Amino acid sequence: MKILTSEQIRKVDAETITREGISSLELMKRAATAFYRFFTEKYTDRNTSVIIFAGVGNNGGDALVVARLLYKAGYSVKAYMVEFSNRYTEDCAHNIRRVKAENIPYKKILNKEDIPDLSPFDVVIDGIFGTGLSREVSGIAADVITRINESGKEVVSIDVPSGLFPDRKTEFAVKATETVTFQIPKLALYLPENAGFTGNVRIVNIGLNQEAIAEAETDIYLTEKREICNLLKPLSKFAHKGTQGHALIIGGSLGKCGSVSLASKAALKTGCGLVTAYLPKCGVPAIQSGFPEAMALEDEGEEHIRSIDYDLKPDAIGIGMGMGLHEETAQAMCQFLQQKRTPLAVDADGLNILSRHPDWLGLLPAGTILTPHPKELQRMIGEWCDDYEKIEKTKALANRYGVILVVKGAYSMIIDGEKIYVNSSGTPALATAGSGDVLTGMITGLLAQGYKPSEAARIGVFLHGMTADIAGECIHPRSFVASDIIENIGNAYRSLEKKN
Ligand SMILES: NC(=O)C1=CN([C@@H]2O[C@H](COP(=O)(O)OP(=O)(O)OC[C@H]3O[C@@H](n4cnc5c(N)ncnc54)[C@H](O)[C@@H]3O)[C@@H](O)[C@H]2O)[C@@H](O)CC1
Ligand SMILES: Nc1ncnc2c1ncn2[C@@H]1O[C@H](COP(=O)(O)OP(=O)(O)O)[C@@H](O)[C@H]1O
Ligand SMILES: [K+]
Repeated sequence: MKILTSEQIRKVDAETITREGISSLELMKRAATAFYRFFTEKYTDRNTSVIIFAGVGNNGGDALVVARLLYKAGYSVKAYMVEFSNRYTEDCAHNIRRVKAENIPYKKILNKEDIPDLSPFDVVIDGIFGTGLSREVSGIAADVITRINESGKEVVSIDVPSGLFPDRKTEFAVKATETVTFQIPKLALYLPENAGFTGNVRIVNIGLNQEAIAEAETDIYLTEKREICNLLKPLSKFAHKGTQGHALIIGGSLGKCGSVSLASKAALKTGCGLVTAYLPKCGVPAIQSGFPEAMALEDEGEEHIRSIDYDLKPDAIGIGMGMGLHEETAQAMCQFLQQKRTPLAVDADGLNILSRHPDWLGLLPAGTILTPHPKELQRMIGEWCDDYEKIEKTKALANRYGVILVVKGAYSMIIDGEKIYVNSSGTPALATAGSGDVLTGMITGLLAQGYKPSEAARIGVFLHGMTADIAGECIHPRSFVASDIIENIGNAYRSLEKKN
């Protein structure tokens, strides 16, 4: 699904109106109705008392239509117009007249004294600014937003939290509990620095013109289930372990060999035919007894890897988890990279070693997948002043070395120099020890099965997230552990294959 800029969204809105022969009021009604459906599913009790803040633009127009729909459905509704300007859009002005005609409680807020006490209300609906925001919020709109944020109430934002710039850094905005965004995802909703503003993000369809969306050019996408499903290769009736790929997982050091076990199991559960774990001697007995499906190879080092030496031809390699930063290990990795083994995924200490020796980045085979969490990324690209700069720096690194970066987080981003795929699956349950090791194992397993690196990264990250989405029903997110990810990979595949 395309992520577009506010300018592009404006164009798609306008094209929808022209090409579908509908009025802008009709489109506004569709948007408000989609919001209303979400709201009434979440707040089923019609005694819920709702305070609605509207602005003078079309976001405010949406808010007033929502006010009318909720009022009609029996909710207790009070609407307030935050008059930060007297230049009302036509559609907003039209809906003010309708609100008044329907006797819905309605007042203007012109200065601080007009801001109502929020304590009697159950929920705030925020429709002050949408994608038309063009400068920092100030004046009465800022006062209202501050009051909303201090209220401690649940806040449901229409399209975007008011004050959030869809395409650039935001300092101040409504802190929503839920954001119900209209059909086209906006990048700002998925950036970690905006987590405090966006809350849960829900995309609702408002029937925008598909051709107009198809014509909009972008290199940023939100990954959806349907797209991942289309990437999956069918499993041949005649498949055997030799056709499903052989993954080699290299890592581990004294006390950290479990990471290799997790990654190896994850690779196998993701569907590759064979997996070999390569560890220092201290890690081999445990993996042999605890994970009989894997083959194990021991390094000459007792407690850390000293030379990466093996005599087999894997189809893909994952390296770095739990490997430690011993100088002998680093040198072994350098020699390994000089032999240009491909396809390759590098994680954890593999990345930390590369950060200490940035000149070795040039040794990575083209298409290598690097899977840093934020701290590891920072060691690789240095500090960033905001998430937009982080993306630019990551893109530059990906371009320079011809590699793919999986920037891990709540919405992990797969950045390959040309395109950015923002992942949409997963929950905070995944923030657990070993979760990253499992992800690298899954990606390596997919590489071994012959998926292109960019596909392996997208599928792996999406499946990894889905395990938490699925298991969320029976395992509480707080007690979900890395082994639960592995256990649910099969369920994630099954859910992917379900047509819906
Ligand atoms: N264009 C359309 O046909 C549709 C628009 N929709 C809604 O309309 C929204 C966009 O509406 P608008 O483009 O009218 O803009 P907004 O309602 O987001 O903003 C209102 C107005 O505030 C002004 N403004 C911007 N930043 C300001 C600031 N910091 N301080 C004071 N004034 C400021 C702008 O001139 C803008 O016109 C979307 O987010 C969505 O909610 C939906 O109804 C779907 C259809
Ligand atoms: N809040 C969250 N929502 C969704 N996914 C998350 C969240 N927090 C972490 N994750 C995912 O969990 C994984 C954690 O990886 P990492 O930090 O490397 O873990 P570890 O070092 O313990 O193996 C990443 O894939 C990340 O995207
Ligand atoms: K809003």
